[in-house]
Amino acid sequence: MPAISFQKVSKTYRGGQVRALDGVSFDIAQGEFFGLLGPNGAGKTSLISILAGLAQASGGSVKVMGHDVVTDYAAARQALGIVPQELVFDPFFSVREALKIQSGYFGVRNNEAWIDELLENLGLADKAHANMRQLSGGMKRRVLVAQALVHRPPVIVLDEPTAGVDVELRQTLWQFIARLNREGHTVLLTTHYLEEAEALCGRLAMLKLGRIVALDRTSDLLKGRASTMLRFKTDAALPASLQEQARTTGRIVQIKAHDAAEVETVLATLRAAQCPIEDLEIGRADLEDVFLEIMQQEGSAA
Ligand SMILES: Nc1ncnc2c1ncn2[C@@H]1O[C@H](COP(=O)(O)OP(=O)(O)OP(=O)(O)O)[C@@H](O)[C@H]1O
Repeated sequence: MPAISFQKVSKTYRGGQVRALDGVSFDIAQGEFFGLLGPNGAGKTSLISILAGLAQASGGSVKVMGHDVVTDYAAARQALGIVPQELVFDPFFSVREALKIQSGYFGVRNNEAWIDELLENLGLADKAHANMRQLSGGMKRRVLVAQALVHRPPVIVLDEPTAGVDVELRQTLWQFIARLNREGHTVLLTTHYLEEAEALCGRLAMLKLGRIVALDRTSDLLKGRASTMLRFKTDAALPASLQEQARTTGRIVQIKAHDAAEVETVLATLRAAQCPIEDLEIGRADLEDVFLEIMQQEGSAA
């Protein structure tokens, strides 16, 4: 039985005018660390909302540990721990109280030992008695993670958990989530940080305009695409023939090359145009390169 199963899920808004999801089908196996990627508006939040039972699909079905999220909502919800994108919290309780209340909501009693472990592992131990409204944004986010995990759900869903989060919390969070994953919990992560996805996720799905445009093991996605990237800095304008294929961020230019001959061609073109370059590096394509390539291809195919 898969941990999560999406079957032909579709979602439209405004009476069918906006098609946010268009027949999305895939399974996530138990124990996977799975990443869901896509540009703004691809449909990630819609898919997670349907999974969480916060929105209804216009068609298709979703199961969590075999439980349909609509017809068997309570069991599906019990199997899920969802860390939401937005900071929603009750300002009247202390951190420990909030976690106890959440435990009660899931029918878990005598949960003190696990609550202590959550507080410890998320760097919240000294904030246990602080009132929620006194906490900084980063601390509130840690509490949201703890709340999502309070009933030890087999399936953990993290919806952009590191947006606007400092380096220390990211490391604390990923260490803890990676440990839970090693212990058998399934993790579904949506993120715009492709470095995190590359480092953490064993398998990835890429969504674009409500459709899955890539679904593979992370290592195979990286292997199967443009293998080499040329990176350098320049203050000059690039020759026209290179402009099309280059990705430019300020002075930094990245150009894809499939093999050594292509690397030579790019360098010869730069030399012929007398375009001065600095800090030349030749490296492997990373997930960001692969992501952009897939999104561009799918754009031109549509
Ligand atoms: N309540 C709504 N009413 C109308 N259109 C909506 C609504 N919610 C989402 N949409 C549209 O559905 C599409 C998918 O949106 P969704 O929020 O699921 O994408 P996303 O991948 O989560 O984007 P982001 O990365 O920006 O969070 C978009 O075109 C969006 O404008």
